Amino acid sequence: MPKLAYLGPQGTFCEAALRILAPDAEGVPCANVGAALDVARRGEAGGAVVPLENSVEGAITQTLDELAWGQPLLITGELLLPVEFYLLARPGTEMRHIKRVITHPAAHTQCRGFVERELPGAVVVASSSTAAAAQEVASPGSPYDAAISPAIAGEYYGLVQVAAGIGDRSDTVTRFVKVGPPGELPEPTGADRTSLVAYLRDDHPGALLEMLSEFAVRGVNLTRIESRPTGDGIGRYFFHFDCEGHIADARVGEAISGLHRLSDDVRFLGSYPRADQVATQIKPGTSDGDFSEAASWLSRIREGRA
Ligand SMILES: O=C(O)C(=O)C[C@]1(C(=O)O)C=C[C@@H](O)C=C1
Repeated sequence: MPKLAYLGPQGTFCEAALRILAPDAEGVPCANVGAALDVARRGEAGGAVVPLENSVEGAITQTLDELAWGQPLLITGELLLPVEFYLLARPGTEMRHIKRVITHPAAHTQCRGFVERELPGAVVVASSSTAAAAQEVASPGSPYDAAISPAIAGEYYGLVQVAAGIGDRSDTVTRFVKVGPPGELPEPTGADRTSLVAYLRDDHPGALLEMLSEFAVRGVNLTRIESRPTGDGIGRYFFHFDCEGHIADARVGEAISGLHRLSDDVRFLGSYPRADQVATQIKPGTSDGDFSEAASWLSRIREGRA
C-alpha cells in the first residue's frame, strides 16, 4: 500500500483530503506541514498531502515557503475540501463553561465571529492542527475546555459537539495538494493548473509587470499570485504563481521559459488536473496549433522559403 504523509494526528481536514485524493494510501501522520514534506523528501512515504490555500484565510504560507525552498517536490493533484467546524468538548461541558479554547490558527480565523459572539472573553490558544486540539482537550488534566475541529476528530478522541457549523461562512473550502518526488508529470487533461515560483533577478521598476506580461501576452490566465519574503531583508520578495493550463501547452511552456529568462530562478512546482475540472479557455491565437504554425512560418522565412 502506498504511504502518504499528512498533517496529523488522525482527524484533521488534511487526513480527510488524503482519504479522497488517495483512498488506497496508508496515511503517515506528522506534527506539522514541514515534517510531512520532509517525510516525502526522505522517501519514507511516496508523497504528502498538505493544505495550500483557503477560500477565507488565503494562502497557507508555511506550505508555500516549504515548497519554494529545500529539496524540490512536485504537485501531482489537488482537491477542494469543504471545511465545517465544530466546537468539541468533554462530555458534560456546556457553552457557559467554556473559557479556554484551542485550535489551529486558520480555524480560529474562520470561526472568529462565532467565538466573539458566543464565547466573549474566551482565550483561544493555537495548536498545530484542529485534530491535535481535540486530542489535547481529551487528554487527562487538559487546561482547555473546548477545541474547534472537524466532527470526525470528536469521534476519534471521545469529545461531544457543543456547537456545530460554527464557521463564519458555510461555503468555506480549503485547497489541498498531493506532492511527491520530482518525476513524470500528470498527462494534460484540458482542465489543468500549473504552479511555480519565480525569484526576481534584480529589483527595478516594473519587475513584477514584466513577469506578469509573460503570461498575459500568451493568453495564460493566472488563478493565484502571492508574494513571499525571501528573508534577506525588508522589501526582498519572491513570487508564487498558479495559472491555467499544463506546461505541455505551448503558451504555458513559453510563458514559463520567458519567466526563466527574466528571473534569477524559476522553480516549477507541477502541472496537474484542476479539482473543479474547469476547462482552460483558449484565446484566439494562443492554441498549440497557432504556436506551431507561427514557428513553421518563422522557419520558412529564416530558411528563405517564404
Ligand atoms: O488542522 C487541520 O485540520 C488542517 O488540515 C489544517 C488546516 C489549514 O492549515 O488551513 C486545514 C483546513 C482548515 O482551514 C484549518 C486547518
